[in-house]
Amino acid sequence: MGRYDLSLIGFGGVNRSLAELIAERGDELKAELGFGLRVVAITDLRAGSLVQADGIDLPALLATAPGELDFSRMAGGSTEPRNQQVIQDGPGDIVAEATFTNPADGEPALSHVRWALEAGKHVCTTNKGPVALQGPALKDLAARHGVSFEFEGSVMSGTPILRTAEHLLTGLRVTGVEGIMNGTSNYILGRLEAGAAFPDAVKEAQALGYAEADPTADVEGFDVQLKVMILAHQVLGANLRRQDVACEGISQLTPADMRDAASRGLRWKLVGQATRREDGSVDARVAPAALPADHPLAAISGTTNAVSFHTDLLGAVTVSGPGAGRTETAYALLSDIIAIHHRHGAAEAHRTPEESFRG
Ligand SMILES: NC(=O)c1ccc[n+]([C@@H]2O[C@H](COP(=O)([O-])OP(=O)(O)OC[C@H]3O[C@@H](n4cnc5c(N)ncnc54)[C@H](O)[C@@H]3O)[C@@H](O)[C@H]2O)c1
Ligand SMILES: N[C@@H](CCO)C(=O)O
Repeated sequence: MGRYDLSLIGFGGVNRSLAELIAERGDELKAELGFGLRVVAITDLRAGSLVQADGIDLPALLATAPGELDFSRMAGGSTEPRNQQVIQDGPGDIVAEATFTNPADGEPALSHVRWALEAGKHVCTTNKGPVALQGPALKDLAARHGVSFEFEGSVMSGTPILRTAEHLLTGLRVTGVEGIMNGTSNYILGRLEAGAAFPDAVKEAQALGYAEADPTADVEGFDVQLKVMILAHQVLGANLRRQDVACEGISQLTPADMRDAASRGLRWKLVGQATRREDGSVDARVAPAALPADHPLAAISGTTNAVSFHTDLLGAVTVSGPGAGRTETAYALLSDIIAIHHRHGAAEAHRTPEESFRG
């Protein structure tokens, strides 16, 4: 039975939840999946960097509250995050990138992903920036280096929307996708329906770990814009730029708008969509829409998200599930690691212990 050694880049809500998952359920997962998981390096802007090639004692580390972690006080630790050094020269086989999403240029996550792939390390990420802005180039880079670039958590957190599209819709012609793809804004809309003030609802979503570091991306639609770009590439083969996806958020909506819509049997939702036109080009946009009660997306509440695939043979196929949340998104990283194992594990199981799948 083999093992993967992980480097966690960014130790906020998501990667910390992955560490918790490994600490709490590592043995059970090993028995079920046929491989073990060990965290050998962690970097974070606030905590610094920590490299322990024999495996970090996760229960001991996790006993310290997130805001109080200081890796410089530990063996193998330093004050600086040292991302490049840890990614390129550190002992990890798989790099789990979960720093903040930067919709403008994807950095610094884009560099983190490139460094890892160029160093022949598999990457799993929940970071939408690199996937939306440079996904095809990063997939090519991964292929050239014989490693995987996995990003299930970049759309709908742990709900397997991308793998559903990749594996379960084969043989169908997908003509478009539309969905509610941001947990924070959907949560806020629900709170506005309940009469809450907009700033209070944003604060709640932040405290619950759903919102981006800068929640502007959630409420102004940029987060959904990136997700539409990712889905449009995955299911329609379109390489869209941000400026190709018209974008309007929910920041102008008020509790009065919610009441007015409800009186007409409607619910406001932030909808992202990409549709293939007759000429083969793709129309993509993000905008609030007042949906009638019988619309498949109208009943999607809270941080639940849903995406409908429009297909030729089945009509609309809708998948719903969690769209945000630390633990839910950590599961996406685990599902990526399992995908990496399925693609590479059998071959790598025969390598020496120094190589990427450790026997
Ligand atoms: N939380 C969710 O529900 C969710 C769901 C899907 C995707 N995501 C994405 O996953 C990523 C992580 O989300 P999160 O909720 O953990 O965010 P977070 O803000 O809790 O954590 C991000 C961490 O990255 C660290 N960081 C920032 N810049 C860094 C750098 N240059 N080097 C090292 N560390 C750095 C920060 O200190 C912070 O601890 C984001 O890209 C987010 O968009 C989050
Ligand atoms: N902030 C994002 C996280 C998931 O990408 C959301 O609320 O949907």
